[in-house]
Amino acid sequence: MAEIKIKNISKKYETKTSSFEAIANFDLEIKNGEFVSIIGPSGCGKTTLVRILTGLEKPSDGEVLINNKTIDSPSPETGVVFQDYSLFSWMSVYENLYFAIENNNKINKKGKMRKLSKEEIDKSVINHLNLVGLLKFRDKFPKDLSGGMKQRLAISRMFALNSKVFLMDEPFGALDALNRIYMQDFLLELWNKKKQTTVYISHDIEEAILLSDRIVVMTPSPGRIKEIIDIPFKRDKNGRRNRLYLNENIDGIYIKNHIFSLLDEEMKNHLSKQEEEKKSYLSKQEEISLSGGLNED
Ligand SMILES: Nc1ncnc2c1ncn2[C@@H]1O[C@H](COP(=O)(O)OP(=O)(O)OP(=O)(O)O)[C@@H](O)[C@H]1O
Repeated sequence: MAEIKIKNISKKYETKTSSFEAIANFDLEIKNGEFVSIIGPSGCGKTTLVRILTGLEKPSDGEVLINNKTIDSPSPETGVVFQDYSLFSWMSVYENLYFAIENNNKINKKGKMRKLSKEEIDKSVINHLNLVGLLKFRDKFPKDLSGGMKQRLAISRMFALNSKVFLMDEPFGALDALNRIYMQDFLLELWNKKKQTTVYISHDIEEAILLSDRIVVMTPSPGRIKEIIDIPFKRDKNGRRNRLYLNENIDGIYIKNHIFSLLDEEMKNHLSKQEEEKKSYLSKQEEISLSGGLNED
């Protein structure tokens, strides 16, 4: 199990001529086994945050600690699922999972790390394909799978690696509405078995409420925490919540509307900022063309 401490991180992207601050002063502690969703307008730094949590990118300031260890490179202890599935197209379902386990998995026996044997990897692949209902598709290639099946394979990989932390960047964003519902329930059922500490990026308020213990609402340019909202609704024995209840219950409606109004406020601020930038750009262009015109005379 794992505890994540995101300590006042900022991320600046520098070019030769300019500097852009994507994230500023992001400070958050995520408890062992907690499911936290991050929601915010496009471009507010959600993916950047996930990349920093995986160790694929370094923050410009601050640090990320998982179980009090600084994260500065990717590790199998942190499993990631992106929207685009990240599967190898030239490998079968079985091979995709086998390859991931073979390349990442070590088990701790009597205090010593050792690689799994071929038989152990095969057993793990079969178990995990079975768990996600893909065993009968083991010889198919990603192109032959539906979006939901591809994402089940990507999720099974994360589980097979025994990752302590799950990071998911809009994993169901490309799925149709029915498949999303199915996959959300499926994810909760799997997560509920071991309660891995999870950070889940979403664009969808209802999805975030259904899945999360807490929701972090972000504000853009630069990405900061605007508000953190506790989701108090009970889960059933499979970790799920009742969708109809959330839609009809007064507290559910209040939380949904509250998050919507936070995001709406951000979008309006963002659009008016963009409008100002556009006006200032156009008036500068006008000045330049006027002065250019005078010079030509
Ligand atoms: N490598 C990079 N170099 C320069 N700017 C970057 C880089 N990566 C991201 N950015 C900028 O940082 C900001 C945050 O990007 P990010 O992809 O994290 O946002 P996001 O919230 O995940 O967006 P979306 O919801 O649209 O996926 C954006 O303005 C983006 O253009």
